Amino acid sequence: MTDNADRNDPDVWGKRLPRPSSDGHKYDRGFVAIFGAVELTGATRLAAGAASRIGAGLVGVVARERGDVYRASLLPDIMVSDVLPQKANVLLGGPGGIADNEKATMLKASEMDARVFDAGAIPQERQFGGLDPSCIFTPHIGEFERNFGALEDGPVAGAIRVAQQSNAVIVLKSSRTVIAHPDGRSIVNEHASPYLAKAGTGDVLAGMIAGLAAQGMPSFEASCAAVWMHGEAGRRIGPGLIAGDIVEGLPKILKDLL
Ligand SMILES: NC(=O)C1=CN([C@@H]2O[C@H](COP(=O)(O)OP(=O)(O)OC[C@H]3O[C@@H](n4cnc5c(N)ncnc54)[C@H](OP(=O)(O)O)[C@@H]3O)[C@@H](O)[C@H]2O)[C@@H](O)CC1
Ligand SMILES: Nc1ncnc2c1ncn2[C@@H]1O[C@H](COP(=O)(O)OP(=O)(O)O)[C@@H](O)[C@H]1O
Repeated sequence: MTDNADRNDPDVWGKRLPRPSSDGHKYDRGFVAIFGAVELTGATRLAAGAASRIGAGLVGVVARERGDVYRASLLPDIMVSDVLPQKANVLLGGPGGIADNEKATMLKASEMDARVFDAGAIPQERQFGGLDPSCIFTPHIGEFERNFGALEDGPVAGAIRVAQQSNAVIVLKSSRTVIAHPDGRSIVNEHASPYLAKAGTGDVLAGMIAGLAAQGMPSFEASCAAVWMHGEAGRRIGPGLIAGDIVEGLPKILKDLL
């Protein structure tokens, strides 16, 4: 198969963007729980800020260590705990690193509405049992090839291949990000900016996807929407962009889309 995926565009997902109901409360907008990294705490902070800004009703960081660091440095709306919050409906792990037992928890948590596996949390082939199309992997090319072998078939076919093997949505990140569904659908995103090539922007994207999924958006559409909005932020900010700017830019982008 070659590069014949559809283009990412708000037509693909715009109607499914979450809108809070007039009489709803925060739990109606979903609860993202993020496994907090022990060393690279900045990655977790970026992901948490993105999940919150994109509209999840609650965001919690599970910090098995460094709880006080997180309490002092996270945005004040984000909660810190040492166990998984019972009401979480979406799990995100990987930004900044993840412990083996936390990854094992993610692999088993089929009761979640979605699970976002980023960076070191991305499952290897032997761990694919028990996944379903609500699961999302977010590798960059290096992580993809390290986990799943060389992309000899090209990024679109490669992403579809691993989506079908794993039964999860694959977001293969690069200047042309591919989003692939296990049913064979695929979308290529060219709505981006080279200024996104900057530490932490992938952590922000993972938080954005988790935050949209927590609000009830299906994983494939949540991934497409987050990738497009991430690219839109990159275009609006341009030179001087740092990862946190994407998070700060989300309210305006959301307002323009809704
Ligand atoms: N503030 C924080 O706390 C931050 C924390 N972070 C956290 O750091 C952790 C490690 O993440 P990581 O991606 O930096 O490292 P790693 O997994 O070793 O892969 C890098 C190697 O892969 C290759 N490569 C090939 N294609 C590539 C591509 N498209 N994009 C990138 N790389 C590509 C490339 O090899 P090359 O092609 O140069 O030979 C390169 O040497 C992770 O948990 C993350 O969340 C960061 O987000 C930063 C901010
Ligand atoms: N040249 C580029 N043009 C457009 N987008 C890019 C470019 N380089 C990287 N990106 C985007 O930036 C993000 C980088 O993510 P990642 O490599 O995981 O970084 P980090 O681990 O530092 O957070 C991805 O969303 C990727 O698609």
